[in-house]
Amino acid sequence: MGATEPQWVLMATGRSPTNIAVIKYWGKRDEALILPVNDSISVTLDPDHLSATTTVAASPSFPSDRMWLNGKEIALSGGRFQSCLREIRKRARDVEDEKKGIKIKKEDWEKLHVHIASYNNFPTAAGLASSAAGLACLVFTLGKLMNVNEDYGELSSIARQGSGSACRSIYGGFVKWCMGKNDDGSDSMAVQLVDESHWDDLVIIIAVVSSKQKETSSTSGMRDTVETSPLLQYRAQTVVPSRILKMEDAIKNRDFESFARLTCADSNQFHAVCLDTSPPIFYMNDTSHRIISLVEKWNHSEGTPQVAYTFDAGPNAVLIARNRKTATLLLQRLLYTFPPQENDLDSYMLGDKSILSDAGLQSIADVEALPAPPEMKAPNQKFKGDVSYFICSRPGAGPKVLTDESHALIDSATGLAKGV
Ligand SMILES: Nc1ncnc2c1ncn2[C@@H]1O[C@H](COP(=O)(O)OP(=O)(O)OP(=O)(O)O)[C@@H](O)[C@H]1O
Ligand SMILES: C[C@@](O)(CCOP(=O)(O)OP(=O)(O)O)CC(=O)O
Repeated sequence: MGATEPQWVLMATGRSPTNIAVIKYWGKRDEALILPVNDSISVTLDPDHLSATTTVAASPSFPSDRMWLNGKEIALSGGRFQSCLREIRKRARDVEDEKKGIKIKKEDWEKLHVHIASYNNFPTAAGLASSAAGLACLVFTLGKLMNVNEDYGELSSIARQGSGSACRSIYGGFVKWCMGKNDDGSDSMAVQLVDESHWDDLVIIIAVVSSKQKETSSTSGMRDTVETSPLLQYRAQTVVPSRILKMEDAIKNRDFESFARLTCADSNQFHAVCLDTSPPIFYMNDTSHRIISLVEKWNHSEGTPQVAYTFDAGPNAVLIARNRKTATLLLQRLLYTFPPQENDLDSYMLGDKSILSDAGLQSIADVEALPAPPEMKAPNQKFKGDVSYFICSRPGAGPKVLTDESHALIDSATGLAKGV
């Protein structure tokens, strides 16, 4: 690789899903390495609905590392991005592209700079775990470009250093992040429990709740909780270890009743440790509480859980229905209580829109004609505009390489992000 050789651009493009925890990660025992105080379990969401797509390019003509997110250049100087780049570069191997006449030796990767362009097919920094999809995608795609050994445990451990929850987005289906014991973090990585086909009846509906207030970031919120909440010790040492075992059993046996009870209890305990933090952290709002109450009343009236709810560091509700039929009944209840502000159903339901017709909801008139759910006590209040929109999804697959060049977000001729 000399200065006289023609300049080339070598690229790889990948797509990674986001994930939602059903047993939450909250609290670090090491801030720099991102080592958690307990194990956690998540379900990966279908990348067609929520995912990051990232193109990484290397060229001897790039004078520095650069990154564009959703078409805007962002700084790569942050410690987390730098940790991921460093750890992947360390593991880079020889790459040869005979067609393009490119030969990169293992040791050349230390000198080659990269350009990264990423795009999220859902809102960034809106409490929908864009950082999990984004950082997993960055690590996965850099690994492909640099021909890193396909050890998913190791990739997950590197993604963890970008954002803790990102380590779980390296796999599809249900995933467990094992907290590990080692001080250097070498055993803190995610493993796949079952793939996305194991429990494919599940339907996931996300209610994106309108929120004007600025939330406390997960990173600073969990730092404050570790420093001030006595309840967190009890949660991490006593409650979560036994819950993890029960959750693993529930997932393996597709035991929805147990799965739903554990998921709801863990979400509620996570928000309880937030409240136990000084000063207290409030992530849920009145709409979140109304959704919990709607689900609890319905589950109670049926005698057995139909739907599980879980909330991350924000007011959005993630609702997991046991099957499609249940999901349609859930949707009728949600749209009855939270009708759209605008007279447009199409933009009120994103992702798998076919759930609307399955629920018999083709138009606003159908929503207006919905009867009050029988378990609701009169007078039935409606809260138009309190939910911004819904996303209907399902358990999905892990990261993959996109080989079709049309998906690339970097122009191979200029080496810059397309459309900027
Ligand atoms: N596709 C991406 N590629 C690389 N980094 C990303 C990507 N998407 C998001 N990020 C990083 O994650 C940050 C947003 O993370 P933040 O935790 O604020 O929001 P979130 O992950 O969407 O929500 P939450 O963590 O509350 O669920 C961005 O500022 C950026 O640094
Ligand atoms: C509530 C959570 O979503 C917290 C996620 O925290 P992050 O992974 O965003 O935090 P950092 O490791 O500091 O980047 C629960 C979870 O995903 O398990």
